[in-house]
Amino acid sequence: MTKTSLDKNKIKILLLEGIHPSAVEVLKQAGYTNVETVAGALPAEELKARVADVHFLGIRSRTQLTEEVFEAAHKLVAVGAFCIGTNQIDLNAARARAVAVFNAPYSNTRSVAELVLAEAILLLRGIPEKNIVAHRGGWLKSASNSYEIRGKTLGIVGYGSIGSQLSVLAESLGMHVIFYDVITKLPLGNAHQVHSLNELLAQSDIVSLHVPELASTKWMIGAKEIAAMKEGSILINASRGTVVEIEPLAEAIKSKKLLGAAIDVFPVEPRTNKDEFISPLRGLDNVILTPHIGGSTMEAQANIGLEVAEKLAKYSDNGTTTTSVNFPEAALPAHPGRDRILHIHRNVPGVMTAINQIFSEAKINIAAQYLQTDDSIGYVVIDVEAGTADKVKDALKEVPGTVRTRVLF
Ligand SMILES: NC(=O)C1=CN([C@@H]2O[C@H](COP(=O)(O)OP(=O)(O)OC[C@H]3O[C@@H](n4cnc5c(N)ncnc54)[C@H](O)[C@@H]3O)[C@@H](O)[C@H]2O)C=CC1
Ligand SMILES: O=C(O)CCC(=O)C(=O)O
Repeated sequence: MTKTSLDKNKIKILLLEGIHPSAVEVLKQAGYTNVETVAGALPAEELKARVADVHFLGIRSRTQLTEEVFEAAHKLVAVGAFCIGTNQIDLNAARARAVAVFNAPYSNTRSVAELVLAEAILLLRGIPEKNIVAHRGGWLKSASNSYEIRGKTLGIVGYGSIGSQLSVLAESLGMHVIFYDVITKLPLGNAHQVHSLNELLAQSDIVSLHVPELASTKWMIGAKEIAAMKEGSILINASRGTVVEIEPLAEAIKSKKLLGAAIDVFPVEPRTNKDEFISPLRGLDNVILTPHIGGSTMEAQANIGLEVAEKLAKYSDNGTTTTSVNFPEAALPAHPGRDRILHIHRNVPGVMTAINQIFSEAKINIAAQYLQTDDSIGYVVIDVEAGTADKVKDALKEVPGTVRTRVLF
């Protein structure tokens, strides 16, 4: 098993937000025994205090990793986002401190697509309202405002992993699929891409949103866009809470402009399962409200736990950064019989010359060297004969532009 500069049992790992036990299992198997788990997200001040001595941090969508949090996290080496979205993380602040961020870009794709499709069927049949009435002892037997999904038009906004998976499932039920994306995408099956959001809104019986949280998607669906939707259509949002303005949506449901809505994500979400959920959508007929569980299936969570924990362990063990969302990607081979030095520096001229000079002066032969850079940082990995890394470690830290060094023995 690889030896890291710090004993593995001293490497502190904190996993928040009820990350699946499969993650702990993977980390323990890899020799990382100092793993602490917390069921919910932490309040901002407690988060800052708790991350001060943590080397690896695992979160899901609720924990906001701001510049301030990174500033407090002096020892942080990497963050695992045990989900798809990474909008909750200030990726630049992380990069500037040589903190690599990893996520699981596909593990819950199917779970979200299945939920959306189920919601579309339930909403077209008015099931949320009929269900509530029956639970209260009532009986709403009626076909009024109840429709089959077959033959309806599904408009998908954001034809990425989830949008395109949903497209295939929807067509298998006989739906027509149109989509809007800022990039020209290969349509799957008989789906076709439309040229504007308005075109999609005007044609769709059901609109489903699958865009990331970006400046360009913030409040993408507001009063104007809802007005552009078909009378009696349905809106589904399982993307991010900042994509839909909730007040105009609530108004559109009350006025019956929309037949229904299913919302999984909200501008403000409770931090834990014990906190109150507050929303103007509470109590409205034919609205499905779910607590950000689009990706919360046993299958997805177990897979995410494995995938992200493996990425963290691999980065810690041998420096591999493949699929990192904010770091130059390096796929590194094992380094038996050699010490491996990881050097992360600002991407400015002269750093590599200075590094190589140190090895030359110390008369240490470089066995292998891997360099990857992005606009702001350089990541160089240097393998040397076992037992020699310690001789240059301190000098490497002094190279102007150095952000962090780490040695794997
Ligand atoms: N509710 C939940 O539990 C979950 C929510 N999500 C959310 O779903 C989002 C989408 O996930 P994926 O499909 O995996 O992402 P993806 O990156 O594969 O696809 C996103 C698509 O949106 C498109 N897009 C970006 N900006 C756009 C704009 N302004 N207008 C139209 N299209 C635009 C992109 O070109 C891309 O095709 C994630 O970023 C995440 O925020 C993801 C998983 C679970
Ligand atoms: O499961 C979670 O906490 C977040 C799911 C999600 O929104 C994502 O994967 O981006």
